Amino acid sequence: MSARIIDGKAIASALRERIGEEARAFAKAHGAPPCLAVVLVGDDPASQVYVRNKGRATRESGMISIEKRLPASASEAEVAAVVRALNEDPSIDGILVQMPLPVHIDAHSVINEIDPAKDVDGLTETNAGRLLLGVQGLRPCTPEGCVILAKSVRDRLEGLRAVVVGRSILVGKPLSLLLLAENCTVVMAHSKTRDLPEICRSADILCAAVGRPRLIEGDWVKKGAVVLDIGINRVEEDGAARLVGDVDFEAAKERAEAITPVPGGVGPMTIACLLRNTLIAAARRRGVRGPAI
Ligand SMILES: Nc1nc2c(c(=O)[nH]1)N[C@@H](CN(C=O)c1ccc(C(=O)N[C@@H](CCC(=O)O)C(=O)O)cc1)CN2
Repeated sequence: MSARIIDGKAIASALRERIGEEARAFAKAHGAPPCLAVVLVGDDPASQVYVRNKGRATRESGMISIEKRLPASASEAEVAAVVRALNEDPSIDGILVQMPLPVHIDAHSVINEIDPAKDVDGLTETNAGRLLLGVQGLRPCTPEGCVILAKSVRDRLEGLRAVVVGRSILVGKPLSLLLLAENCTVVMAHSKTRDLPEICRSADILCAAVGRPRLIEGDWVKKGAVVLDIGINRVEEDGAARLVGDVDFEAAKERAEAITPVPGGVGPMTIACLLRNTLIAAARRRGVRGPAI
């Protein structure tokens, strides 16, 4: 039987609806809505679209959106100075620096300039350390979205075997830790992993975040598995440009119990979780509990 398709767009939209209600209640209680600042360096076309979408989603949720744009020629010191100014601005609750940054800029250094209390991407050393330690912090958005989608299929993740293919700072590593926090048995696989097909076949939850179009073949998927495809690859096929994931969707859906499509699966959860983190950061900065969503 063909898999259930996990509708990330609908789940993200429902989450954003609830965040909007919480943001409006927050504005009433505190005199101003939460405010998110996004820093964009350079003119990468995909990044421009994502930043525009983040701004629109932020405003639609009743929050304030600020954009700081710098040219591709900006120096690391100039980007760091913008981040530090945002840290100092009390009206700003959340800051993110859109990735990727131009190659002459050390992304790690720039991210680490962000005040951890405003780090809504959850990528600073402080928030990464808090995730590792299992204490309160801001968690990376795409991995958070993946856990929400997995839970939309399986109420309890405890005891399930999760295989995460990919070890990026943005997705693979934090997703592995979040699944571990859900008491999954986690295998972290990557491009140098031996017997990758066999390891994938052992997964109850298979997460692919490697950025290689359709790397995961249909018969790498265990019957009844939940498949989360985090890859967004632009390919040219039959003379047309299209988006495909890291999983061979058509083949995998014949074996999985549930699977995310690309587009419309994990991607939309990233922005929904970003809005939720902005709300959480705004609440914590005022010493109140974050939203129960
Ligand atoms: N600072 C950050 N930079 C980047 C992140 C991030 O989380 N923080 N993630 C990605 C880009 N990204 C958000 O920034 C993002 C990517 C994809 C989507 C999304 O909704 N994708 C759609 C398809 C969109 C398309 O047509 O291109 C989908 O999958 O349905 C949202 C956000 C790298 N940089």
